[in-house]
Amino acid sequence: MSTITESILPKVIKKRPSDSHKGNYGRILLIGGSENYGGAIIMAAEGALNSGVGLISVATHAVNLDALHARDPEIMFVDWHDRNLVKLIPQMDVIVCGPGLGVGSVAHTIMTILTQSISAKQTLILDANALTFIGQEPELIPQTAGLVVITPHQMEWQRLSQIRIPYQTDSANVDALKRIFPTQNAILVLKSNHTHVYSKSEPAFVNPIGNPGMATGGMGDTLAGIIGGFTAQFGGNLNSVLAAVYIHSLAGDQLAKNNYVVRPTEISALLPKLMRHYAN
Ligand SMILES: NC(=O)C1=CN([C@@H]2O[C@H](COP(=O)(O)OP(=O)(O)OC[C@H]3O[C@@H](n4cnc5c(N)ncnc54)[C@H](OP(=O)(O)O)[C@@H]3O)[C@@H](O)[C@H]2O)[C@@H](O)CC1
Ligand SMILES: Nc1ncnc2c1ncn2[C@@H]1O[C@H](COP(=O)(O)OP(=O)(O)O)[C@@H](O)[C@H]1O
Ligand SMILES: [Mg+2]
Repeated sequence: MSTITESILPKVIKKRPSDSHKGNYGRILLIGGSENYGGAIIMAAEGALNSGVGLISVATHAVNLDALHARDPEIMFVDWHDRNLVKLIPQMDVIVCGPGLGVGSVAHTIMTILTQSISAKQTLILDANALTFIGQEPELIPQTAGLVVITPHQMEWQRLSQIRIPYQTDSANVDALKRIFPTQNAILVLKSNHTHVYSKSEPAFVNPIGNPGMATGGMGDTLAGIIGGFTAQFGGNLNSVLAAVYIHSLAGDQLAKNNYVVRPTEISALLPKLMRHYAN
């Protein structure tokens, strides 16, 4: 077991060259936000936006449009019923699917489209209800992504892996990751008060920081967006994921110094400052 340290941040976060434009910092699509869970996809999108992705689109239920644009006019909106979603997916570097997705029929259709259209050049991050779908229907497990990152909390991992929470040991977790994704490049971010990160070839990593002030709905949605932001800009690889996990908790710890509770949106708001500090 290795511990993620602060040194991962300057290793991953790069100073921006003057001669660059938004097209150099990645294109990301976030999919989720049913009628009742619009906040989840907005929080995920803010995690991506504030970690610096060049171009961000959100595919969600139309009821979420005003709230999304009132908070974040930088983000493009796509109605998740729109057939053009099929054409949009191949244009992306990274796709985050799941926050507030729900388990309705549109969500199911979207999962099917995604599984069929994802390519080896892309990173796919699956969170929340997207994990429910792949647990119930193995045909929805993406086969062709360049990298798949799954971000369950312990109960979501129990549902997907069939490993009950007390039995979620490192070796059982890696075995399950290999069983679920036998041929894919896959990373498991198993969230808890000390999140563990597993890949199929490296030793497990533990995140030593974070605090219980972060136990607020939307905290994981925000992390999924930050992982999307880091992989879109800094590459679809383990180090980008480790840096995203670490900076999410680092922001949480800085906020908890003077606050009893940490709001997920405040974590996102702190990212540009932290990234400026650690950029190398
Ligand atoms: N503002 C919004 O729009 C928000 C929308 N959201 C959306 O809601 C949807 C449902 O997601 P979900 O995570 O709330 O529900 P679910 O998957 O049933 O898990 C909860 C169950 O797991 C258990 N549990 C055990 N260990 C655990 C652990 N370490 N961490 C967490 N839970 C743990 C836990 O145990 P208990 O609390 O009973 O002790 C409970 O029985 C999803 O689409 C999501 O995106 C949220 O993101 C919030 C903000
Ligand atoms: N006690 C805690 N200490 C540190 N981090 C925590 C604690 N409780 C929750 N978190 C973090 O908050 C996030 C919760 O994720 P999740 O349950 O998916 O939230 P949501 O679905 O509400 O967005 C994870 O990143 C987890 O590590
Ligand atoms: Mg969650």
